[in-house]
Amino acid sequence: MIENVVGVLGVPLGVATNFTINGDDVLVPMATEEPSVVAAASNAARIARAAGGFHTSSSRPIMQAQIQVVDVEDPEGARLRLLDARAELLRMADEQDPQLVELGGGARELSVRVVEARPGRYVVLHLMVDVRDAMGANAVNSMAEAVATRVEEIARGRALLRILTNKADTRLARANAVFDAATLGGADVVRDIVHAGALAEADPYRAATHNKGILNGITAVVLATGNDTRAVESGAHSHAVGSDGRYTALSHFETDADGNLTGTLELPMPVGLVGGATKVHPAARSAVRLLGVATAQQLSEVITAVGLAQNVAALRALATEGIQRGHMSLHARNVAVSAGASATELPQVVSRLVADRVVRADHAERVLAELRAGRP
Ligand SMILES: CC(C)(COP(=O)([O-])OP(=O)([O-])OC[C@H]1O[C@@H](n2cnc3c(N)ncnc32)[C@H](O)[C@@H]1OP(=O)([O-])[O-])[C@@H](O)C(=O)NCCC(=O)NCCSC(=O)C[C@@](C)(O)CC(=O)[O-]
Ligand SMILES: NC(=O)C1=CN([C@@H]2O[C@H](COP(=O)(O)OP(=O)(O)OC[C@H]3O[C@@H](n4cnc5c(N)ncnc54)[C@H](OP(=O)(O)O)[C@@H]3O)[C@@H](O)[C@H]2O)C=CC1
Repeated sequence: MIENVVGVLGVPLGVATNFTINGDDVLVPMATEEPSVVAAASNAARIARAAGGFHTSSSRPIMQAQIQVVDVEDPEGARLRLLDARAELLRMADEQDPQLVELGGGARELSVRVVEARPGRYVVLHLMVDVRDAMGANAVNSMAEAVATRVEEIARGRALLRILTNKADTRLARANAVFDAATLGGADVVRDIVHAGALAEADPYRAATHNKGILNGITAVVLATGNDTRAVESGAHSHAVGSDGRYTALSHFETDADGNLTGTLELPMPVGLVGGATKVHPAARSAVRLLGVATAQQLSEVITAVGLAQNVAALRALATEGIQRGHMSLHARNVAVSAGASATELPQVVSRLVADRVVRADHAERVLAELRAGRP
């Protein structure tokens, strides 16, 4: 799959439980090195399940490529000339990928922007392509390269970059769910989760951590299914910048008429079932089989539901007992192994760390020494 290979780095693959999505029960494969992520997703999915689970939707799988044109004398004039050539340019793009057109995809639309930059004004053409069940980077990049010469003729400039944008804001997935107030811990917990979400909306320092919590779930499913984690993460972070230029929360929390918590999440989700590593990696193929999804859109929606669940589990912990008890008790295994515990010593050392509520390397070493000295 890559170059100069010397080995394979194994990442644990877990299965999150309790997910009901659009009325169907789903087992979710998650690949991550971080303890408590799978448990947390399963935990919030359990709470959502009581009120019907997650509801999801998504836009069509439209990816965009950008063609940058430099040295244009009249950028505004070039913009209109390119828009006039819409039909010709879309036809040329489709001729590049007849198989995709046969599958029901292909070039759908174009837009042209004039971007003010330090050296001057660039004409930037966006080519929008329905990529069906692919992530679509290669498909749109090939189309962008195929039409670039004609674009520079029309714009009367020089085509430079011809590449997709990872700000995939024409390919959005959405999830929402109701979380029962009593199961969450009561009205105070709902109120405080809403406060937690509001701080993330208002403060970029908190938003970064809040969104990292969402991506704990999202990246794990993206990786498990052989998709491009960097593409999804850059899409998420670029989407988190509002029209005012401020970085904010990707999810939103409110209280419904019955006092329950409602959560919503919407973000770009450029994932595929074909292409990239998805069909090449045997574990990724098994992960997709386990999910039982038939289209890239369905996959994008499941991933978004997991992101919302992950977010709610973390906020609930933060708004109540704090993150450390649940997270550190599951992290205790790593601490015990780092301190040198063998497979047979591990269960006893972990139990002591959790019981003592001190999940630290020095304490693990002390517990291990006591165990080896025959002291309980
Ligand atoms: C850790 C829990 C789930 C414990 O939760 P708990 O309430 O102590 O455990 P429980 O035994 O009552 O279990 C509740 C459910 O959790 C699941 N569960 C519970 N334990 C396991 C396990 N061992 N293996 C598999 N699943 C487990 C399981 O689904 C179980 O229900 P069941 O299905 O059994 O009826 C809870 O404390 C929690 O959700 N904590 C949040 C942890 C978290 O968010 N971790 C992510 C890492 S921290 C981070 O990077 C993000 C952050 C926090 O910075 C983001 C932010 O700031 O917003
Ligand atoms: N900035 C970024 O994010 C970039 C990412 N990448 C990488 O690109 C890869 C993803 O590109 P992608 O274009 O998805 O992958 P591929 O080009 O590997 O696969 C997509 C191809 O699969 C074929 N195909 C078969 N069945 C279908 C179907 N049902 N729907 C759609 N296509 C189908 C089509 O080829 P055909 O028409 O020939 O049949 C399509 O072009 C990832 O590895 C990613 O890491 C690459 C460059 C930049």
